[in-house]
Amino acid sequence: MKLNVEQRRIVELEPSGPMLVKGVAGSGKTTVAIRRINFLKEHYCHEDDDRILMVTYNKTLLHYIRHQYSRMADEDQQSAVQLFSSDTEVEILTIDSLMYKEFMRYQKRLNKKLEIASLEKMHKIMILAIHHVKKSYPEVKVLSPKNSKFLLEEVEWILSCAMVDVETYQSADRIGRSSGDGGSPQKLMKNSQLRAAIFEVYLHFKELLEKEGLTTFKQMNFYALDEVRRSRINTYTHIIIDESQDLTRVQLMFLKELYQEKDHSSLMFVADNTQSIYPLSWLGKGRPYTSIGYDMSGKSRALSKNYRTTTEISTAAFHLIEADESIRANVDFVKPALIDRHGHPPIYRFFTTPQQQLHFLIEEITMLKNDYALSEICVVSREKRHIESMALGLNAAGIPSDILQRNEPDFESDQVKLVTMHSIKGLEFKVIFLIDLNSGLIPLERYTDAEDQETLDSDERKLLYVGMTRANELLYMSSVKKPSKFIKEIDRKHLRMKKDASLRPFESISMANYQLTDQLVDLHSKEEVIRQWLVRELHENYGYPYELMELEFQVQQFSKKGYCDIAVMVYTAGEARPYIIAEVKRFGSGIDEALTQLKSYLEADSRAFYGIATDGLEVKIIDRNGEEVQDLPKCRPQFLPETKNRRVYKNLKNGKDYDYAVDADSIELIEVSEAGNEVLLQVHEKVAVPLIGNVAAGMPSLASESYETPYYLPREWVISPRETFSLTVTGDSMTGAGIDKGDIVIVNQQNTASNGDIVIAVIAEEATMKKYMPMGNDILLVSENPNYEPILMRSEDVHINGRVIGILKK
Ligand SMILES: Nc1ncnc2c1ncn2[C@@H]1O[C@H](COP(=O)(O)OP(=O)(O)OP(=O)(O)O)[C@@H](O)[C@H]1O
Repeated sequence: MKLNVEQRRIVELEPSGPMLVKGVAGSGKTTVAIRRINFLKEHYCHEDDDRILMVTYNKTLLHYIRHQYSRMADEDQQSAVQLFSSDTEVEILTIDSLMYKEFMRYQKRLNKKLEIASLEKMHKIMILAIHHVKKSYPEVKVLSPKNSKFLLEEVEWILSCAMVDVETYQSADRIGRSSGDGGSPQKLMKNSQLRAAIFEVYLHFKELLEKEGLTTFKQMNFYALDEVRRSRINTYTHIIIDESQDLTRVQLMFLKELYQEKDHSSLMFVADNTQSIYPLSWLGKGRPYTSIGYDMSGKSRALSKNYRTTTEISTAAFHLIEADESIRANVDFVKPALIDRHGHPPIYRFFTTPQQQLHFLIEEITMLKNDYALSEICVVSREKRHIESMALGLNAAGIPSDILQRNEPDFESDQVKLVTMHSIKGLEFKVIFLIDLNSGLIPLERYTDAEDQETLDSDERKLLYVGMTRANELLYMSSVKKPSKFIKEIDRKHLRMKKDASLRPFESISMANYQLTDQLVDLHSKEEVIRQWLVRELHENYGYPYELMELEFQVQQFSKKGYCDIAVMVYTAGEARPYIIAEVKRFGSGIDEALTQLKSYLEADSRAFYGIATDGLEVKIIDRNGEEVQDLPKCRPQFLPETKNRRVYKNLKNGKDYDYAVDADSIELIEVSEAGNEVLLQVHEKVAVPLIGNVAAGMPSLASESYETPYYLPREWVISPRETFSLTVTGDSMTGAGIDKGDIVIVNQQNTASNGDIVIAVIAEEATMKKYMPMGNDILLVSENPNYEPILMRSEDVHINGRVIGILKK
């Protein structure tokens, strides 16, 4: 893979201490980080104790990086082999494994053996701590067992920020925690009794845990930090921290301790705050790097091109976070630049039961198997229990599937992969199914306090964004029962209801916006909202004008009359006929009956070509033979009733034929092209040519007052605009010259003519159209029709009134 200029520059930057690489999802941050390792190894690892560390967030990501590298070609593979071989200079490790090692060392040094406390045990100990501290702070209402969850979270936060004294806690900005849970709206004011009491709870909680030989993950990290500060034995000249936005303050401080500053050393933070999905993360919440002791001014680089997903998927995903002010306002926010890689817009489906969702996945995956290996398909859910039941369902349906475990996940196996949203961070698959995007589940509804919930919502929105941006080619999203409110935040125009069809997902339309209401009997019927959605889709998405739609269209079935819900009419040979017919059913009530009806209507009215049946949840499109088809055709200009009067114009001035069209509503709107050529000619100047009667109506005269509607012609078609008129042809004497009854001839008023001109000649006050042939003192007026004899006249008896310069054919 060839890096772009910006990526290469980052890889080859001369090391100069701390630096930040920020970028949008899929912009190649991890790719750059890995290439950077090889660059540093080759150029900036010349001292004996020089070592490189790349830190990943979790094991899945670590294994995924290995997997990605093993699939790369030649040069990249070479470097991968080097990287993952037992190389003492380079280590790629997860933050947890690094810290765990130090924790073990801590235990060994102090001869301790602490175990991780279960959640239940933590709650029990927390309640004891609350009772204990309550004695000293009787007036602090939050100190109540019902707030144990809230206090536990607060203790975790204190630990993850490595706060060793109460003063630090009293003065800390507490992002995302404005008040208590469970209806105890206590603001965590700085320098308050409340904070003092909570810190006491923390100290006592820790003490009680230790007494029982227990610890927590957060506490363990704290011990690890202590230990590394004490020993500083394993240090690195270069550290690259992938997904650094997710790390807690303790984790960041820990890595800082591992960093060995030299004049050629580097500490690279790789981050995307838009993907910060953990409530305890430090930098991801928008805190400046100065809060961990680094000044990044002039030391950050941004990558904005998303290489992973298609423009359609990126656009929908970005739409979701764009509306979140707290995300946009983040100092390290990078606006994505789209690359020109197009694909299918995300498909969104809504289901009323988990079985329906499972059934949908089975059907889609069975179809996708033709184009994708099963290992390229991944099902993602917020909760583990949902992927577990989905895995069971898929396996039972004969679709091999495998939950990606944190330890040694097998990316290659020919099985559909399943993983939680948190664990898919950093990974990518060709096809992603984001399932169970349900209300209450994403965002989790945890707080009664609006401000707290809003902060959580922001994290959860980012979580969905992470999930959406994992897809290389195809993204499916689905909800069961009540959809997540985030689905509403994505503009429907970015979503589709079905693969390879333009139809967008169902959306309720308010009655005030109903169309074709004059054709409606019952505005309130349950089917109406579905019909209105489909009517709007047919109009907005497929381009059919409302005027072409008929509701309750009558279909004659032998002796019976049926009424289909919508008929889209099209015009052929000037006549309207049904082209698409639709049957709609109440929301979620199934479409089997609608399909049967539709098929019988299509059989009965052989004029219709397509049928669509939907209940807003399911949709099927069939052709007149009842066979399923992918999509409905879009409206084409030829389907519409003709709004133009079209004629051929024979221009006798240059011998060319033109197509001439005049708008039925506005005679000045003309379109001209060379005959048979669709490219319209530019008409710079138009001339209004009056129609002053018919050829046989006597002496034609421009002085006549009773003009009929004029014809507008291009200026260059006439000779003298003020002396041009037109006449309707009444007879058939000039058919041989291509002038027939009903045509309109354009005449230049003149008294002379040349041999062969077609003229309007007036003989004894009667006008006639003939070919002019002078013969000495006489004139031969010739008809172009063998049925009529030529007329020989003395020139003084013939008055030439004008010369025909063009014919507008009927
Ligand atoms: N210059 C490039 N040309 C083509 N493909 C690229 C380029 N850079 C990166 N990619 C591809 O884009 C995808 C995303 O890259 P990578 O995982 O490194 O991005 P990331 O920024 O770490 O993403 P995320 O933060 O979403 O995990 C990968 O498939 C990678 O191979």
